[in-house]
Amino acid sequence: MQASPVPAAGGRRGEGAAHAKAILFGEHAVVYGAPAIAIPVDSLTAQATIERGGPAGLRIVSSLYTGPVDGAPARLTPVVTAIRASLERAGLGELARGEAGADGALVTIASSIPHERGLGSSAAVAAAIARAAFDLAGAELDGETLFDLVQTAERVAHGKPSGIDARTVAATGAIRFTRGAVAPIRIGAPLILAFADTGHPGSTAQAVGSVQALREREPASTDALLSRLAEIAEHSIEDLAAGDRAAVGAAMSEAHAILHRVGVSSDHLDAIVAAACAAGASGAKLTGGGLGGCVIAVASSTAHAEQIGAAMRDAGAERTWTVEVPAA
Ligand SMILES: C[C@@](O)(CCO)CC(=O)[O-]
Repeated sequence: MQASPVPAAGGRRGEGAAHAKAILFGEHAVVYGAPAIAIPVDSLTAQATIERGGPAGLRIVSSLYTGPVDGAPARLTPVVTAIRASLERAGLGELARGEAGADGALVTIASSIPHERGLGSSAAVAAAIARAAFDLAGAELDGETLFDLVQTAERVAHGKPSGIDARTVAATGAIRFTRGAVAPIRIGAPLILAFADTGHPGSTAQAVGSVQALREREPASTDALLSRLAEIAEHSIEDLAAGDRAAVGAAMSEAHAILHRVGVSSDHLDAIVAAACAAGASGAKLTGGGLGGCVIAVASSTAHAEQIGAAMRDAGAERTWTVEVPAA
């Protein structure tokens, strides 16, 4: 019989979970301090368990890699960072360091959030790990410590994260985010969104880097575009509070056109946005870093969102689904 690459731990366990996020307005501009509006997406979640026991050292079980932490591939570095930092902050540094004679730990990660699609997968996985570590330690995890831990992992994943993903994966409703601070915003009437996944990953680090390079080459025109994204985000707060679907949709389409101009859209994203609008969406845009990833479109009802979803699939989307942001 072959030995398992990850011996069972068999000790005390800690568990944690976090949901996905979607940015309605302000991605990329938010990196430069502009406000952005984001929502939790509860239907997609990341889960982590950390089980104490077994030989010293950390072992990981995930869809991307299973084995000792030291052999984890480079793309798991943000996850490994989240595990080590969270165990240290939870007072379980001896597990994180794998000291001789100390217990080991088995970290299991499962996520339904598609990776690199602008839905906050890396932040949600880091938040789930932080919650599991504190649960294992029997310690209280406050919101600022959670934010710091997720940002520590996000800096490894993206270089210069604004913090919007870290805040939104822990939020319970729609938020306005700027420079690390969050405030809840009012949703005057249920907002029904058709989501489409292009099926293509988009690297946030690459997208943020390309906007930065554009800003260095063409500072005045790029800053004007980023300022307009900021104005749209700020103004959308009134439209969302008023439940003005037409205005929210129009603002999304304008934001998408600007995101196209700053170079973070793609032919595929543009085709899916156009198909959603042709199917009667009030407006549509890419969400998150772009270059690949997802589109969101404003629908008038759940049935309408399904029709828009079908049109987006005809335009090449790999998968579509509907999210209702409740009035709050
Ligand atoms: C593209 C970006 O604005 C949103 C990524 O979800 C990057 C960031 O805010 O860190």
